[in-house]
Amino acid sequence: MDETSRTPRGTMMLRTLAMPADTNPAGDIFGGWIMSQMDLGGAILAKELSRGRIVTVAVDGMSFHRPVSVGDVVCVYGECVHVGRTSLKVKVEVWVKKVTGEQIGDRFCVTEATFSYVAVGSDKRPRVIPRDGNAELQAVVAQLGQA
Ligand SMILES: CC(=O)SCCNC(=O)CCNC(=O)[C@H](O)C(C)(C)COP(=O)(O)OP(=O)(O)OC[C@H]1O[C@@H](n2cnc3c(N)ncnc32)[C@H](O)[C@@H]1OP(=O)(O)O
Repeated sequence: MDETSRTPRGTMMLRTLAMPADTNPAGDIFGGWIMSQMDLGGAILAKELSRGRIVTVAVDGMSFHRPVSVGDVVCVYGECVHVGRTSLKVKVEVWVKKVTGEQIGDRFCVTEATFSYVAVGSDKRPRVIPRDGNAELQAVVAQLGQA
């Protein structure tokens, strides 16, 4: 589907402004900054669902659809698409909202990827993601049909 003709997937986890300090030599926003925002947004969701410390273990299917410009409002959406024993997968999308210029009001998806997070304990080893009493996780598991 054309990324401009749909709505964001998931919940908005982060909203920020693309600043001049985040540009590449061509003047567009640096892809590494966008990936960092994606990891932060996905990690917030993973921490909430797993109720504790997590680490990023993999990133799959990173696609940059359109450039981001200084002054764009950058919104990171996350949706949990898999719950494992100690790991979670979060589909992350970055959407831009134009707030100045000829495109004002336009919203479109600029980047997407799937981030894998592993819940870890204080020893930095994988820990089992708690399900009992974890209503938020239970809701996700039920929605995914993994119950
Ligand atoms: C290097 C960096 O600084 S990157 C940024 C921050 N990230 C990190 O520091 C993480 C570094 N990596 C690690 O510490 C380890 O690889 C750990 C703790 C994440 C995993 O340790 P492992 O011994 O591989 O764990 P183990 O094999 O038991 O797997 C644990 C879970 O991770 C999942 N997993 C492991 N590797 C991957 C991978 N590449 N992609 C997706 N899931 C993975 C497993 O499927 C398993 O999930 P499940 O329990 O839900 O079935």
